[in-house]
Amino acid sequence: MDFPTVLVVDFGAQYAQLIARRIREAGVYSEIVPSDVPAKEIIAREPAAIVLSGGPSSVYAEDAPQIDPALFEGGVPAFGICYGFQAMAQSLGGTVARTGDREYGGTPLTVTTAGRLFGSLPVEQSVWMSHGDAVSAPPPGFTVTATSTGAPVAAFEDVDRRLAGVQFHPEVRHTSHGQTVLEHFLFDIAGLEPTWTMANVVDEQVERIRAQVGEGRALCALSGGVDSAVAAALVQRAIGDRLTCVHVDHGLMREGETEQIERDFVAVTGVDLRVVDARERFLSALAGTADPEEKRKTIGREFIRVFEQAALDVVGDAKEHGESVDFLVQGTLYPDVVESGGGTGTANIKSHHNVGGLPEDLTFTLVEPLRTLFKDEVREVGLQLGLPESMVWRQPFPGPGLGIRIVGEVTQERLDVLRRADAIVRAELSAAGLDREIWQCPVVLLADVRSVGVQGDGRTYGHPVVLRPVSSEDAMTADWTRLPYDLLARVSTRITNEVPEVNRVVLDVTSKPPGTIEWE
Ligand SMILES: Nc1ncnc2c1ncn2[C@@H]1O[C@H](COP(=O)(O)OP(=O)(O)OP(=O)(O)O)[C@@H](O)[C@H]1O
Ligand SMILES: O=c1[nH]c(=O)c2[nH+]cn([C@@H]3O[C@H](COP(=O)(O)O)[C@@H](O)[C@H]3O)c2[nH]1
Ligand SMILES: NC(=O)CC[C@H](N)C(=O)O
Ligand SMILES: [Mg+2]
Repeated sequence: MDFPTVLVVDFGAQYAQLIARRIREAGVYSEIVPSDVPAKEIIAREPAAIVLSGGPSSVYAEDAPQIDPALFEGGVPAFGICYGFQAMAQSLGGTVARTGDREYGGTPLTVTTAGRLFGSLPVEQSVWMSHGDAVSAPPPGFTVTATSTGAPVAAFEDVDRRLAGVQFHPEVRHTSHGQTVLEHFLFDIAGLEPTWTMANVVDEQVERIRAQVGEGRALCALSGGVDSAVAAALVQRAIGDRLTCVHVDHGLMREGETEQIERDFVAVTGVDLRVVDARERFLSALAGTADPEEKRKTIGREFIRVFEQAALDVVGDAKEHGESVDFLVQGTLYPDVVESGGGTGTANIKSHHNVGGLPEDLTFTLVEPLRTLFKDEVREVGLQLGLPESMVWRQPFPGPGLGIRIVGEVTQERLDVLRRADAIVRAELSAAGLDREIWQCPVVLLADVRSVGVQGDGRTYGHPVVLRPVSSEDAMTADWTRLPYDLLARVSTRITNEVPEVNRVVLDVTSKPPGTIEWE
């Protein structure tokens, strides 16, 4: 590993990547490893420190994932969180039991000994808890430094061995001093220095891409969105003109989008860009499909078929001399992976076309330099690479496009209706200066729902569209955005006047969770 790296051992936590991300925010590089990787292998990677994540099991249950005590014998500093804290306690000779006092959500914590973890932080603080078990006795050699009603041992440390842990979740924003506690572990117990920045990601990824691709050629799936633009810029820096970008016009793009990508992306990057018109291909593949997962898988498969053809076209006649394009670059981010069920023991929420929607017979080797990052980190990398703000701050638009915003079967007519409504929403949000305020605002056509209206003294029987404005930091959680009423009124009037098929505009006021951002 090129930078001092903190490995987060994932026991099936909801927040493993959040922990890694908070460590990176503190200026130390971090990656995740599943908890079934043997201690020997973890130590062999020479981590600068280890963080043990939370998890759904109880450490005393028979099949609970355990910690090999060898992990603590190599002298690597370690920090346990929740399950990781309990597992650490148990493996070093402490005890863990079901307390009866579960704690979920915001919980008062009392610091009993300042020590290194809490330093000069307030004695009374609010932390975010989520546990039913608790450490009942610390292992020998540890000092208990905090307590709460449901967790008599809520934090402990053994500074000499550079080991510490907390029952609460320092990685979530609801823990008021969480980031500071994490930093106290990193800097004051593990003795690390905050030397890592997003600029390092650029250098490191360029190196990795060179090592992976060697003298080969790569295609980059370029959507016009932030993630693939940043991925393309990284790969271009690594392998220069052995990269060809391919943008697929699958007919599910928004108004004017493909033309804009063709014009703007090439102007900024000078990259070799090919635009493939695959509108008919996608439309006929999607015919008759209303099930969201089936749509996603169909779209994922068709994307790959188009890239395979493009790969043959790129090498052209050189194919006879054994030339080929073996690598496919995608702007996959961590949330795409985790929602597709790609974390350790995490559920499949929806198959993102570029992860869970990939066909089984994929022959490309994937190059995904952003796979462990969140969107705001990717934006930072984009700025480091010198991409313009207009590109870096674009709102996300899902690869399956309008295909997953038509609830029901996707047809040409329905796409045209949705495209017109969507263009109005985007124009009004931009005119109101809200593009940077909101994360994105899907417009969803309820194609199989009809409702009665009255327009020009006549009866209409049209379709509703749903506005889904959301605010988010990283798409893992989101809240619905409180848009001004007059803006909503303007949007509603324009859509119902200008799009005859739509006679009703409704607002989605669901956060994520429980709703996801997209409807399908
Ligand atoms: N129309 C398209 N043509 C080619 N590749 C695409 C297209 N749409 C999506 N992709 C590929 O799928 C990946 C995932 O799509 P996704 O929408 O998550 O990312 P993005 O479009 O790059 O960024 P953003 O999240 O900002 O929209 C993209 O990074 C890109 O590699
Ligand atoms: O490239 C993508 N391929 C997909 O299959 C996909 N599904 C959702 N999204 C985008 O991901 C973010 C989270 O969306 P959800 O809350 O709907 O899962 C939001 O920003 C969505 O727009 C996708 N992006
Ligand atoms: N969030 C967690 O890591 C929970 C740990 C353990 N399952 C408990 O209930 O205490
Ligand atoms: Mg996109």
